[in-house]
Amino acid sequence: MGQVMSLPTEISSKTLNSSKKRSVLLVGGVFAVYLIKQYVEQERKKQVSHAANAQETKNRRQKRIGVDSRFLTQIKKLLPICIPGIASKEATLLVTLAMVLIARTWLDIWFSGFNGHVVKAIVSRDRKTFIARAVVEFGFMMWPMSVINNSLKLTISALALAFRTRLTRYANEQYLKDITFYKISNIDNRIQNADQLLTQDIDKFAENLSHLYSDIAKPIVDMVLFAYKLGEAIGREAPIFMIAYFMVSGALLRAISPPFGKFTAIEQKLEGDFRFTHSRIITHSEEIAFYGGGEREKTVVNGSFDKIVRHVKKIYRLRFANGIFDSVLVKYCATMTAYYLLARPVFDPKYATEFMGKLDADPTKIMEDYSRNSGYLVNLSQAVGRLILAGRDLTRFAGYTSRVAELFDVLEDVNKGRYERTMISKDSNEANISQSVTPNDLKGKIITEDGVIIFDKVPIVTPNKDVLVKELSFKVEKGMNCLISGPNGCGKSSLFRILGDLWPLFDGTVTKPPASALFYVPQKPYLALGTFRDQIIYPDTKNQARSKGFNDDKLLELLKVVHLEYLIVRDGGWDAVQDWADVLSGGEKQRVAMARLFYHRPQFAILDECTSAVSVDVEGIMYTHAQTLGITLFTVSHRHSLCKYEQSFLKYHEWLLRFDGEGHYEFRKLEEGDLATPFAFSHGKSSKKKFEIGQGDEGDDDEGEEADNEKNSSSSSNNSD
Ligand SMILES: Nc1ncnc2c1ncn2[C@@H]1O[C@H](COP(=O)(O)OP(=O)(O)OP(=O)(O)O)[C@@H](O)[C@H]1O
Repeated sequence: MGQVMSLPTEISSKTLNSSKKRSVLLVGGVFAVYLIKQYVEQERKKQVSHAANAQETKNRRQKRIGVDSRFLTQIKKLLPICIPGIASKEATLLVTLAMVLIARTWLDIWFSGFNGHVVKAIVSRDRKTFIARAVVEFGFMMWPMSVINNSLKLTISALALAFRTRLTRYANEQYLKDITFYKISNIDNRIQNADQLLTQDIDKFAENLSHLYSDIAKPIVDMVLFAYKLGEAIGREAPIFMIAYFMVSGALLRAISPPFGKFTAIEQKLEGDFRFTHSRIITHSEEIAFYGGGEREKTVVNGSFDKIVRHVKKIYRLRFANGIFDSVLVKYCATMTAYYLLARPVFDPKYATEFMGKLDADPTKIMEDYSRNSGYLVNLSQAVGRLILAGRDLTRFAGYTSRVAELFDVLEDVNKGRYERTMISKDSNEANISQSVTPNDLKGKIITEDGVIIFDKVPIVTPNKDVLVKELSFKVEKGMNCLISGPNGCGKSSLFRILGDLWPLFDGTVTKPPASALFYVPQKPYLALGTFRDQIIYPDTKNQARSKGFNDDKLLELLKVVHLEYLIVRDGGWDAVQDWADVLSGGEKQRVAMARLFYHRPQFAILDECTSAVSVDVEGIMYTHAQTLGITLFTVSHRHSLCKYEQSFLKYHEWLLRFDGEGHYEFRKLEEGDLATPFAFSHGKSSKKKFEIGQGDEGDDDEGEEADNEKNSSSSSNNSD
């Protein structure tokens, strides 16, 4: 087969009576030694690259990953996703792979015998037999060999791709269901790098799974068959001895080898850091250029690179020392053992068999037997080597399995409303507290009703369970444009995260229109991949826009309102595809977001500092147009000195919802001078305390009044201290 396998030939001169024969054998021997070295070297390289990959699987949460019952449970869960049924494409591919593997083993056996015949023909100068074997028979057999070898690669690759497709589709389905992608990175914090899990780790898992089948099944079949054939030829104990030698030397090497896997993990981390220093320069090139920070950045980049060089030099030194032991133990001692076992029946008639070392056998027969038997021995050694590697692969595979299974578990949990979060405790001395939220903990109620937003005793609680406001109550009807203000971190945006179902509702009742009637316009608008039209109608498609009556002319009217019609000419028209986040300026992005708001025309719009980069006149036009379209505004202001903007806010808002950052809030009509005056309630100590599940409705708010929605004016204090 692919490798011409023959062990080094160094047989006593008693058995060879011609110097030419000796030189033929010597060349063959040297060539064979070279091939064995190549093979062992290849395997070693594979081990190194396996170690490199293994670090990627390292679970950040320091869980011990191994082939244990947890691994079996996880694989039991993942396999039905990869192979959904016996009639599936994946099952057919597995059967095909099994057949190809059997054919490949049969060809290996055939080749060992064939090689013996060819060597015999050469040694006995039998030209006719040589041509019949080496030209005719080999010329015929090379086709099936070639087809089988490539079918093996094709089937394994096809299987890996099929597994990856199943897993990726499943994961994408779960991840992009509702707003799971938000919750998984903002509310639940079990998974740190969902992007890597969804792309790289699923791919690695699929690839490993497809290889594992062939990497375990084939060596086992090979070991049994070649050990049998070899036992027949050079004695039953010979293959057992050879297998035991590999096992013991492998274990010994493992015990004395430095932790190269760990070193590779560190190297990859250092490479990542180095790449990051460069990507930061690209991302912040403008700021760095303005500051003239080139020299400073050079120090950082060179410092990061020097760390890699120091680390890699250390690895090279250790690898050199380890390589010497490795070569002696695995290559050279194994070759000596093989010499001894193969030649023993020739030198010691006690061990002679029908297939090696018979006393009446002529040198050409001995040569043929030696060549065939060494073929068997090489195949056996390779099978053992592959099995040892497969054992190591299994640990690596357990790593990928754990990561993919954990991703799927968390996706499933989050989709069912179960969250887990490890966080730093502020109230106790414990460093990290792991808390989980189950659907039973979410006692809040959501009522869907058009034209109104009511918060009734709703606690504003962060995912870390810090209580920002203990019970928030207010009512905003259509047309009641409302300004939301308060210091940084008081919970202005959090209020809308609860309104938008991004954060869990622990208690109280929220009455609101359906999701499609609420629209959020952030300070830094999201610009999608796609055409310029896509930016205005996001997340609708062109066809959905058409069905809503928005052709390009109608969309142009929206652009005119926000003074952006020039972009159509400047940036290549509606169908131009560009990296819009780079092409548009900050103010243009905000105006695109406003055009998007006018396109969707919701009942309520949450404007989260979305006009900070827009000139005052255009800002005014945008507010007025929103009101003309009947959109009720919730404007969040993060600006520190609100009084500076009072006139502009007063013009477009009639109501004020103000937080003091200590757990108090007030909701009332906005009046002139309001924004310059301090908050209506005296500040107590911070009321930010941990929310304990089930305590949401235990009222201990003693200072303020309850929100009074009837009078459309309310204020409240929730100072629970
Ligand atoms: N995903 C999150 N997980 C945990 N805590 C969060 C999360 N997002 C926000 N917080 C915390 O919730 C608090 C309120 O945040 P929020 O974004 O509502 O503030 P804000 O009032 O909008 O402030 P600013 O004016 O600075 O934007 C902050 O202390 C913040 O650190």
